[in-house]
Amino acid sequence: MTAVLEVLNLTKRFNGKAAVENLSFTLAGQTATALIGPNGSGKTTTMSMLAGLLRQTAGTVSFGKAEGDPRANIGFLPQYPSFFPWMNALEYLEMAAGLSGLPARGLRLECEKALGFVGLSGSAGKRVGGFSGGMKQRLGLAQAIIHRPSLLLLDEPVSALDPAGRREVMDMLKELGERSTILYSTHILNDAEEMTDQLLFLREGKLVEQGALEDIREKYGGDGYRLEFTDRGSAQRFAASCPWPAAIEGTVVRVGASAASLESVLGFAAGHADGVRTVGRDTVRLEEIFMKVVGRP
Ligand SMILES: Nc1ncnc2c1ncn2[C@@H]1O[C@H](COP(=O)(O)OP(=O)(O)OP(=O)(O)O)[C@@H](O)[C@H]1O
Repeated sequence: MTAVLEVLNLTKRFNGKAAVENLSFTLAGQTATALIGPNGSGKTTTMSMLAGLLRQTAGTVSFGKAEGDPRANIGFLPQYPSFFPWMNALEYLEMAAGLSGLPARGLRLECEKALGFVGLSGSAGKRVGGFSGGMKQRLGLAQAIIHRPSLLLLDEPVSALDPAGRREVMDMLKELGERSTILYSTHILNDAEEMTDQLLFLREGKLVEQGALEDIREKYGGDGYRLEFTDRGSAQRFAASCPWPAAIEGTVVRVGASAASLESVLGFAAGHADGVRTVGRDTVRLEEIFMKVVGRP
């Protein structure tokens, strides 16, 4: 698949101190990549360099086959989008669309469509100064997509939203992902788990792990089986007698998938049915992987 974005040894130092160091990765067309890392790990600095808002100290960023100014093909949502509070949402979006080079003809209709897409149709005529954080985030997303860019760079697109708002915006992003390449940073690991072809883990400005979620899961524990018991004693008896390496957490016993087949685990659990409440697949959660890779959530 053709690369939409190639980053090579990207580095940014502030007063001699590296905020981002030797970052290299590629975004293939129409894929979603999650950039994850703790506070201060360099996510915003990276996004700002890719969007052309911050000049790198070293390294290169190239945009596939894009002709002309690559920024015309980029939609960028900053972590804290800023607005003119006295404008209404439609006025703001028309201004953003004009700055993106959209022709005046048909502009209003395009803006109304974009406001509809982000769920702000009913607020098009309202002043942005009165918007909640979530509404501002949606308006920021509308300005990022108004010119139908092929590459979307979204810095923490859902962090200001409540769970219902996050759900809606994640669904919007999935829909956008059908026609655009998306790179988004997030702290919310459930979201990264839900929409990602590639994960990039940043720690202290360095890329410490990258790859597809399935490959990373495999590397950091893989899938397995999770058996829940009615009490700790039953869990301990099962773990002590089962023929595979098993980890106990309270009333839960986990068995690695590489150690056993589902049939053998079910068969053994049936024979040692004392206190078994549930048996199921155990998928290592991204949060656990994150803890292993970067050390803290
Ligand atoms: N303009 C600046 N001047 C000096 N240092 C900066 C500047 N911008 C960022 N930094 C430093 O660079 C490092 C990375 O910051 P950055 O904002 O990119 O991290 P982040 O991963 O986006 O954090 P968060 O999750 O809190 O938004 C931090 O140590 C930060 O203090």
